[in-house]
Amino acid sequence: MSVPKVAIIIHTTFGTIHKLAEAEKAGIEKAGGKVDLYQIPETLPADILAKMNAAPKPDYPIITPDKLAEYDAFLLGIPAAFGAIPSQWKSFLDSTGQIWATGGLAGKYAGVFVSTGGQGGGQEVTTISVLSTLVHHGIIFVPLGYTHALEQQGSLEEVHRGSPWAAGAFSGHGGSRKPSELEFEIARRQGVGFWNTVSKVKF
Ligand SMILES: Cc1cc2nc3c(=O)[nH]c(=O)nc-3n(C[C@H](O)[C@H](O)[C@H](O)COP(=O)(O)O)c2cc1C
Repeated sequence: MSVPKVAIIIHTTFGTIHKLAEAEKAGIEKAGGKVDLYQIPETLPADILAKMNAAPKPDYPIITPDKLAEYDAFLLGIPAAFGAIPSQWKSFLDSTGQIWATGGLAGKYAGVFVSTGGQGGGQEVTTISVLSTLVHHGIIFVPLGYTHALEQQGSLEEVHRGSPWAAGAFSGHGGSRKPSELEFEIARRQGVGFWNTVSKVKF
């Protein structure tokens, strides 16, 4: 069996997706895997981010489209904006046109994890909104499904996110809410499941 090269790639403004990324990484490592962490370029100017009370950026290298070709599989961390992927993600994905033209990402694998301010904010729609890009590239979507975190996803003991589409968390207004332990556990389990899925593939 070949060992896949996996990257977690995120955008975060208030830190929620950063925290979930670390849980996804812990899950991959628990499953015996390895992963590199990246963030996409920010498109908002620093003064606007300051007015938004944005969190400091994670200490992750900034990924370039070329770098994607070095990996077999990706977990994409996406905070919702108006119920879909934010412009930073759209901008980065639109910058992959040249690699698309060579089929450079075709046959690779990707899963998604998401955050919204609150309930009804569009976590599934945000995930669905990135599928079009994956499909155009020929990237195979790996859902969280229900097999890795059924009990956690189905729990009605507390308000939480995480669906068969993607692990997720509520951030509250401006990142005022930290992901709950249940949401972290679902993200860790997604990391385990994602690794177990992609490590079966012969690359
Ligand atoms: C421009 C913009 C649009 C947003 N749209 C939504 C939305 O449609 N639904 C929602 O629940 N939250 C929305 N939010 C809140 C973000 O989804 C939330 O702050 C983000 O998921 C937190 O992730 P982060 O802490 O990693 O930045 C929006 C935030 C911004 C800045």
